[in-house]
Amino acid sequence: MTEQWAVAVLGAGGRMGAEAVKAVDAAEDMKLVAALGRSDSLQALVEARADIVVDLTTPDSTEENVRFAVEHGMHAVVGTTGWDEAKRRSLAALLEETPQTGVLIAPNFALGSVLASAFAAKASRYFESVEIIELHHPDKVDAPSGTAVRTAQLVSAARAQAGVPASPDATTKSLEGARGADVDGVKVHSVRLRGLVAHQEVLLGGPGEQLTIRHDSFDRASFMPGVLLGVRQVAAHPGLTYGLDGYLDLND
Ligand SMILES: NC(=O)C1=CN([C@@H]2O[C@H](COP(=O)(O)OP(=O)(O)OC[C@H]3O[C@@H](n4cnc5c(N)ncnc54)[C@H](OP(=O)(O)O)[C@@H]3O)[C@@H](O)[C@H]2O)C=CC1
Ligand SMILES: O=C(O)C1=N[C@H](C(=O)O)C[C@H](O)C1
Repeated sequence: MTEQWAVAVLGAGGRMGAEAVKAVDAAEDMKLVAALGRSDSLQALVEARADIVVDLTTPDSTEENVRFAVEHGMHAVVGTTGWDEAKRRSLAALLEETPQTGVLIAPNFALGSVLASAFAAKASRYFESVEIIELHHPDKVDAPSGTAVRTAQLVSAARAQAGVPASPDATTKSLEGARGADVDGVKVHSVRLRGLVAHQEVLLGGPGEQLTIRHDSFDRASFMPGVLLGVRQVAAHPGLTYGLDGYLDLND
């Protein structure tokens, strides 16, 4: 028999957590040892002897969950949003105390989305203007999406490195919110609409032309190959990895 990772899912009753429970359960190299919700004690992770904790909870609870896992020698694969720079820095510092432990924070587990963000960053060096529209189901609690924030960060870094100036914008009068949120100098617009799952467009504009890089998750099944990849790889990547692209070779 192949070696099996002992995996616990936090947020197991949620939209993503329920899907992850099924995916882990079906994976031959994984054993689902705990499926926990809000009312369960984190101590159950220790009792279940989890090697890896998959966190798919809420922006309010994810930091405490992940820190508990790390403090108890468990690796963590995190899909939950809300990991701003200060929280990531503090977690990285904690991980320095347990150098064997790995944490993956993946703003998006869908491989197509990770590729779309990487393509957008690359393309954004060649266009005068760039803006992001993210579109999600209306039950989502945070805006802009973690994916849009990550994409804006990648785009902003790529443009800064290439010496591309800020996107032109003559707006001097506007209703608050009309021009979206500013993430590292990139405008991000959030749509919430019944029927949607998770979608994003990066609009790139130059004189007389537009390139649109769009990704659609029509079903949460789209995230599961990335979750399983994260579980299989996290122990081999000690420290903090931000973005599933950290486990992929996207440089060619
Ligand atoms: N990285 C990626 O690819 C993806 C990331 N996400 C992100 O994942 C997160 C979850 O999304 P989604 O599944 O749609 O949200 P849901 O609201 O459907 O699920 C969240 C679940 O977490 C539970 N929960 C809340 N607090 C705790 C806690 N302290 N311990 C254990 N469980 C807890 C909730 O329980 P209760 O209902 O009792 O409050 C709920 O069942 C969001 O941040 C979302 O943005 C979503 C899709 C893809
Ligand atoms: O809440 C969601 O649904 C999603 N959350 C993540 C995000 O905020 O980017 C990933 C995906 O977009 C779905």
